[in-house]
Amino acid sequence: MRYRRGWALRDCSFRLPAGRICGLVGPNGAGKTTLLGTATHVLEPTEGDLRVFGAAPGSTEAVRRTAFLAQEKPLFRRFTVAETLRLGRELNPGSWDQRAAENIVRAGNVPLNARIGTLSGGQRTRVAFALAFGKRPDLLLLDEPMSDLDPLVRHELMATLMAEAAEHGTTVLMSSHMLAELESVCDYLVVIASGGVRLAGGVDELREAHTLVTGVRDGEGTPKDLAHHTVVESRPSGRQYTALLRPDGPIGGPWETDTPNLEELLLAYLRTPEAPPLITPSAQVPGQAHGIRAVAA
Ligand SMILES: Nc1ncnc2c1ncn2[C@@H]1O[C@H](COP(=O)(O)OP(=O)(O)OP(=O)(O)O)[C@@H](O)[C@H]1O
Repeated sequence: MRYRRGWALRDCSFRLPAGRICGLVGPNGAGKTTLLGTATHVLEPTEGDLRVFGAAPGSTEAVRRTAFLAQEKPLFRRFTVAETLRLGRELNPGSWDQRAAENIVRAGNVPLNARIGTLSGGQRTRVAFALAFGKRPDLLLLDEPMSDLDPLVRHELMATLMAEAAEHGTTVLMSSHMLAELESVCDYLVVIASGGVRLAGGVDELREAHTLVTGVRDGEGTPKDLAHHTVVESRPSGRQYTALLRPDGPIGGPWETDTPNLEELLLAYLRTPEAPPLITPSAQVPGQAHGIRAVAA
């Protein structure tokens, strides 16, 4: 996707397997909103293409199966909450789940007769969630859904999200900067930085492909016994040496090793955009190693 100022997303090739809850992570300006925009047909990719369950994002099939909770949570300010849910019902005949939508609104004690314009930011987010869930989508796209929610509401809505996704097999792609929270919600991960994919795959497979190494080194630079592994990030502090590696075989030498948690993994890749990308087989687009392609299938 190229804007006037230049490329926002390029060489952004990955596949998101159906039924996964995927975190979309990247620094400010990395292209997360742009990616979600192309998946919902708000933006037309400059090159390459994207498929939602095999269909073009603007097709009736993809639109019917996708719900998008945009960052600015656009709702009609003069509608009441009840009218907003009615809009959802009328726009989604056949699939609308009024009970699920009302339950989400009621759990936050948001009055059904209140106008959207009079609600707090967090309450409006809750109504937007209700609208997205009420649609019963097969693909739910969320752009920083948690940013204006208090910690208890975040917890509650993420629990609802996981329960709904588990019950209905919903595929979720959720951009967020809240790394610790993503760890408790996501089983899949896509990291983009500088307009390209840096990491993509199942959370467990990505964690297990890396080792956190700590110990005392002699001299400067990468210690000899670690040199043949891929060093994603190293943080020397005097003789103390800490590094995140993608090991190529067993790690020898006097090193303490551990599997990184999701936050440690993400921070290392965010701090080191030049680290070689890792796209696990489940996240690769079949028959295509590189290119500008993203797929939810
Ligand atoms: N309409 C536009 N015109 C020109 N450039 C744009 C436009 N929208 C986005 N960009 C640029 O494209 C890049 C990606 O922006 P995008 O909003 O997708 O990032 P993001 O990862 O969602 O960021 P954030 O975490 O800050 O929300 C940025 O450099 C941004 O300035």
